[in-house]
Amino acid sequence: MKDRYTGPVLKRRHQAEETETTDQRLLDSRGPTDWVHTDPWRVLRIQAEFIEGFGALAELGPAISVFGSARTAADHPTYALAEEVGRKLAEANFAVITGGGPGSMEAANKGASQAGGVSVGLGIELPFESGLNQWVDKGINFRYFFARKTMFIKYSQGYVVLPGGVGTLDELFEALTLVQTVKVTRFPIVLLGTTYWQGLLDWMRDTQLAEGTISQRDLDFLTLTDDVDEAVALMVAARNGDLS
Ligand SMILES: C/C(=C\CNc1ncnc2c1ncn2[C@@H]1O[C@H](COP(=O)(O)O)[C@@H](O)[C@H]1O)CO
Repeated sequence: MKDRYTGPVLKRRHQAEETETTDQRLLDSRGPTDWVHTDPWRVLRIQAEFIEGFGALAELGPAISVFGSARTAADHPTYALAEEVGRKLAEANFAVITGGGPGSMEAANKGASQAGGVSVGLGIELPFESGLNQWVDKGINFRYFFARKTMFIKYSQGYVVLPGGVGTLDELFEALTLVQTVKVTRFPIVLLGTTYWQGLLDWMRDTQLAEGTISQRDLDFLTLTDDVDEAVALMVAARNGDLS
């Protein structure tokens, strides 16, 4: 049997038994359609997601990502705190990036948008879809978490992390890992809400640090405060190149 090429891929012997060509599949609308669900096709969709994200955010300017619970109710004090963060970051001329969802994300977008700032939402397609919140002025909906997470890191100069659940912890620890491994530099991470976060930091110090699985330097990358002005000042200092 003759060599068969599908683009750069060579197939011989029993690997080459398939006779249908890619252009036949493209042009023959009556052919099977399950090939569009294969991994090579998925890679193109992933690639497209990166291209869309890079294209939409390239001109964003200095930005801070704000994370926090999707479940924060509008009458909860944390909602007001998130709104204040969004507003004060916008007043300091930062674009505000959130996950585009409800709760604390919505509040931060609201604060930024109402202050006349750039309010960005990087949404994620979920089975229990809630869509981009109404205060997102520039939004992208992602299918893949990892593509979306790249956008948060690439287009932010720092993270403000409000009380949150598993999703928030994922975002926090991804950033901490990237800072710890020097994949990103001059990247402040602020935990806002001392009562909520103190227990986590105590565990990291008393268990992780004590067992030697982290170093004091790793803990020092995190700033814990209740003061929104302090959080914003840290972001401004980093933008000015003064992060100690
Ligand atoms: C739970 C509900 C809706 C979820 N919708 C979300 N939309 C966008 N981003 C989300 C959503 N849920 C989680 N995220 C991401 O994780 C973080 C919050 O997760 P947590 O587990 O609530 O801490 C957040 O920063 C997002 O990036 C219906 O209420």
